[in-house]
Amino acid sequence: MVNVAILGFGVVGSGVAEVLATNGPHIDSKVDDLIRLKYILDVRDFPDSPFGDKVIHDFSIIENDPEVNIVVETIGGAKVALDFTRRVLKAGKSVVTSNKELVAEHGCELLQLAQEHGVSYLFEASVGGGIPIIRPLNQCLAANEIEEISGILNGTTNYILTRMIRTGLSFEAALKEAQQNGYAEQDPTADIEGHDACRKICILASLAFGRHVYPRQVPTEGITGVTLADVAYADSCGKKIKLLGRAIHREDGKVCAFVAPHLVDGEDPLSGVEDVFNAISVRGNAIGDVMFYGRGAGKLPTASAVVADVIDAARHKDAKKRMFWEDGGEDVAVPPTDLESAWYVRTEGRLEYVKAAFPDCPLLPRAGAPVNEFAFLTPPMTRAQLDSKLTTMAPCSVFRVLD
Ligand SMILES: NC(=O)C1=CN([C@@H]2O[C@H](COP(=O)(O)OP(=O)(O)OC[C@H]3O[C@@H](n4cnc5c(N)ncnc54)[C@H](OP(=O)(O)O)[C@@H]3O)[C@@H](O)[C@H]2O)C=CC1
Ligand SMILES: N[C@@H](CC=O)C(=O)O
Repeated sequence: MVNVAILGFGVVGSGVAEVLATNGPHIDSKVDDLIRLKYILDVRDFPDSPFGDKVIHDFSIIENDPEVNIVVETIGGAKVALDFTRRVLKAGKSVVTSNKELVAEHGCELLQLAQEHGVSYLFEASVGGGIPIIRPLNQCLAANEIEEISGILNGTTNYILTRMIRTGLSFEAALKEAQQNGYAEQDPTADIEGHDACRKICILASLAFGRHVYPRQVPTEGITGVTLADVAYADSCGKKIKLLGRAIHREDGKVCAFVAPHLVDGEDPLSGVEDVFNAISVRGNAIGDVMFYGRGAGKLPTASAVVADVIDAARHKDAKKRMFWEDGGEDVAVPPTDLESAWYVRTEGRLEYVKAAFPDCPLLPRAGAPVNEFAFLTPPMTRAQLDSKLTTMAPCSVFRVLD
């Protein structure tokens, strides 16, 4: 018998209980053992839930119960979840989590702690919701030197952008829908300001390049600056606006990582990734490009990835799963200062200044645009080179164009 406890009975935690119950016999057959949910820890009671009788409020019951083998942490954040995770690992129990903030901030320490105590720390659901990406990166692509990872890593913002583009819905209304669907973080600022995507690219970069990349080292811009005008200009040149997390392994060994809105060409598979779906593209030196696609948030898709880790931890009860990266240090990550790209610029000002600075850039059309508003795409250049040409203008939006 494998006994499981869930910490945090919210969107994901309740999904985990549901999947364990609904697919119980199938899951047991995968492990060749019985997986049973023994406890659910939450601050509230859930009298109307079919799992209500499993709810407890004292963490030490789980910590001290020798029958509990696997603990699912779905509380979120890096405070109480960090304390509980450390204590569970020290008690010799494996931990499975969807908590990207915790992995991105403390993954190196927690993986080491798991190793010291002979247990597993698994976090497939921390990136891309239900999409398998952590295990493929750690196992299936292990033969490759990874050169670049880039992708749509946040379901909430992709949902908002899709709703704005497809139906002209306002940013606020689209965010409200995402919250009602259970996609958004408790504080949705983390989604719309790009912090959630930042945490995810940090996890992927740490795993792919072997050294911990911390969120504070990664320049991050969210989607609050994206307007319906930008959406219309992008559409006029056959592109879509997508929030991308990118991590590029440089020849000097450093990782150029950043999160920012990009214009993506209509021919690029990323442009067709809509609603809550995420897509992550990985370039390896043997495999070339490979892409992972699926639902990036939501109760059951995320629970699917969590329960897969529970199965994996149960299968490896006596031969622990190993995932590992070293501490990164302060110089592991660099900003995209040297990274050349074409740029989308929307600016207010005088036409002659635009023409003087960007003589070869045709203006993009938009119905109803103010007479002093101009938008265009530049040739490839660095951000510093672009800024030196924008000094006579008042740019409203500046986004990279994905090559
Ligand atoms: N929602 C999603 O689609 C996805 C979420 N994630 C991640 O999974 C984690 C959980 O997310 P989600 O389920 O959406 O969050 P929720 O806020 O829905 O769930 C968290 C639960 O934990 C409870 N809780 C808070 N503090 C404690 C505590 N001290 N002890 C026990 N329980 C506590 C909360 O109670 P209360 O509500 O009363 O505060 C709530 O029931 C987060 O790290 C999130 O980033 C990852 C992938 C997808
Ligand atoms: N808030 C996150 C949830 C999944 O990680 C998102 O929208 O992607």
